[in-house]
Amino acid sequence: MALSTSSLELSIQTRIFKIIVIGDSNVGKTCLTFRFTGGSFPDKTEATIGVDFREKAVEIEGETIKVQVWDTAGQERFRKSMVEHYYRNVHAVVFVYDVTKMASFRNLQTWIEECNGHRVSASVPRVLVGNKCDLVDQIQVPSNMALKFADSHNMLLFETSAKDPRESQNVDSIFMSLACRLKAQKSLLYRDVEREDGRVRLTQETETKSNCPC
Ligand SMILES: Nc1nc2c(ncn2[C@@H]2O[C@H](COP(=O)(O)OP(=O)(O)OP(=O)(O)O)[C@@H](O)[C@H]2O)c(=O)[nH]1
Ligand SMILES: [Mg+2]
Repeated sequence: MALSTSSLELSIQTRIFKIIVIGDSNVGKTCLTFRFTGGSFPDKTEATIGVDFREKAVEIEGETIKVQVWDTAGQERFRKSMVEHYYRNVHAVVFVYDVTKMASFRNLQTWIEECNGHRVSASVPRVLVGNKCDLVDQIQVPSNMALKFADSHNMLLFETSAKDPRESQNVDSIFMSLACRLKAQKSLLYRDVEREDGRVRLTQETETKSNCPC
């Protein structure tokens, strides 16, 4: 199929940010990604097998960026064949725990070790999300404990609920803050498309400044 130069340039210039969502089974990874990409809370979910991809186009400072969310499986048997794929060329990582389940918070250390074990660079932004805050009378993980943990791992903490519609902006801001940081980072910007011997050559550029509102 013949592509015109302009449509080719357009597709090359749309950047895709791969963001993976990691954490214990049942913490709400699928519901959080669904809330961000689909704007609602799913009536029913089943344990994720392998990975589910969800995409959302967002506009940041006039640039349209595709946020590609990898909703990973928390259960070992459903993820073990996929783990390498999760971490390959990842741009950002969202670690999720359930505020009503202390074990899911304690297990974060293991998830972080798995991530580090896959040579994810320290420059890849990571955030921590405590989900199910709507279950106010069941909270087991105090905010100050989570904040301390997040600080010690150089992560921002979001406490939120995929279920509560009043929290939907907060859920969006998890992914938007990462997209803004990624946009501001160097090296992901392919600006110049040059033709050489009929082939397209991409020139990787470095951008250091951003006026991102996030
Ligand atoms: N009350 C409440 N329940 C939630 C929330 N988010 C998810 N749940 C419920 O928690 C259960 C698990 O949600 P999922 O999103 O499927 O969990 P998961 O982390 O994707 O699980 P795996 O795919 O097995 O790794 C479901 O019954 C959801 O309805 C929330 O913010 N509040
Ligand atoms: Mg899931």
